[in-house]
Amino acid sequence: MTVSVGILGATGAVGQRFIQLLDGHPTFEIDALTASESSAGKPYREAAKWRADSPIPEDVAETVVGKTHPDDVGDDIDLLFSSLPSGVASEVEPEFLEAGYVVSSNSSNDRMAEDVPLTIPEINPGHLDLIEVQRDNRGWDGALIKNPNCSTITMVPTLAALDAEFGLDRADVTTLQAVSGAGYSGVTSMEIIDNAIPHIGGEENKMETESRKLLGSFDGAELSLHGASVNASCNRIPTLDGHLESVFVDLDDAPTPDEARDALESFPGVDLPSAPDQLIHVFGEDQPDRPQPRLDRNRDNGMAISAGGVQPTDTGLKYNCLAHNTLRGAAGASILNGELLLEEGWI
Ligand SMILES: NC(=O)C1=CN([C@@H]2O[C@H](COP(=O)(O)OP(=O)(O)OC[C@H]3O[C@@H](n4cnc5c(N)ncnc54)[C@H](OP(=O)(O)O)[C@@H]3O)[C@@H](O)[C@H]2O)C=CC1
Ligand SMILES: N[C@@H](CC(=O)OP(=O)(O)O)C(=O)O
Repeated sequence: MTVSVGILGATGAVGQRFIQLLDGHPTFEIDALTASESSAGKPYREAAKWRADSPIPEDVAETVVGKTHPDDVGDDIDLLFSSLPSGVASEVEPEFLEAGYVVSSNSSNDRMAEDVPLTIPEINPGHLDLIEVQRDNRGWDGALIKNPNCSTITMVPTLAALDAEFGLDRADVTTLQAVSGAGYSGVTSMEIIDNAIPHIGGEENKMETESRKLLGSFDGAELSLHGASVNASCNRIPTLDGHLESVFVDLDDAPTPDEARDALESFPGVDLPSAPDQLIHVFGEDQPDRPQPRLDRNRDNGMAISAGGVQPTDTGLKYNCLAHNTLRGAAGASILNGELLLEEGWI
């Protein structure tokens, strides 16, 4: 079986990750690429400043980039991945949804909308049924599904695993985020070398709200946010890829570090082509200096979460977690959601 897919914003940093990850995908075949007006009409190899660490797949290199408009994409596309700037996506995505396309989007607009599934397949696949509510509300033939922010997706699987076993009351997190999260031109070398920047616009609010939606419950009609309080402090550091986060959680039942490690490591994965066999890997007391971005971000094709430094506190636990921000945190997350849409019969 082949599913025909397109990428909106295909020339960008995340768009290039989509192309890398979809090369050789067992089901998804790239049949449309779009970008801004300045790229439209050019072969991809000319339109994109390719910066990924593998060559452009040959068939993609010669594909002509289209305008980001339904008329330029073609009716035979089954699924669109979107990696547009959020301001552009908020205007353009509805045009595709009205035209009947199913869009798995990485852009931050509409993530917190009440009728838009914000999904990590291992965590809240049932939220996909919000698509019915969305179609009733908006009259769209298509469907919009979002993946969360890259810092949020790094932490939430660990919170879900601990919540399931011990009950989560509160999470406080401090992030050390890689420069690729800001895009190629987002942070200049003069700003970030020999430095750390204790502010990433909008990021803390995204972590605090998206986490509660992902962990929330859906009763078939309405989604309720999880009751835990989540507080984030977000920082940019001079790593290239991989967000490292220090998390402090208050739990109803205080586990021992061994019990916590077991809960994290045994949290179930999903049987989808891009999913890791084991979602969360935990370093033990014998490796207290892991996870580290350079050493651990590529585990399981950049789709696994690593954790370590699990220790008890007065009210629960503290630990570190890490994920690859443009793989598990961006393009890989949207592709996994696309695989879930296929498995659940939405495409
Ligand atoms: N970088 C990261 O780690 C992460 C990024 N994201 C999100 O993913 C999205 C994309 O990020 P990133 O790839 O870094 O951004 P880039 O700036 O690298 O790429 C943006 C893409 O959108 C296209 N584009 C820009 N303006 C328009 C327009 N007016 N109409 C149509 N297409 C347009 C660009 O085309 P052209 O080349 O022609 O200009 C390009 O393909 C953003 O919403 C970002 O917040 C999410 C998680 C992580
Ligand atoms: N803000 C994130 C990356 C990003 O683009 O996030 P979002 O998908 O929420 O816009 C970072 O800088 O690391």
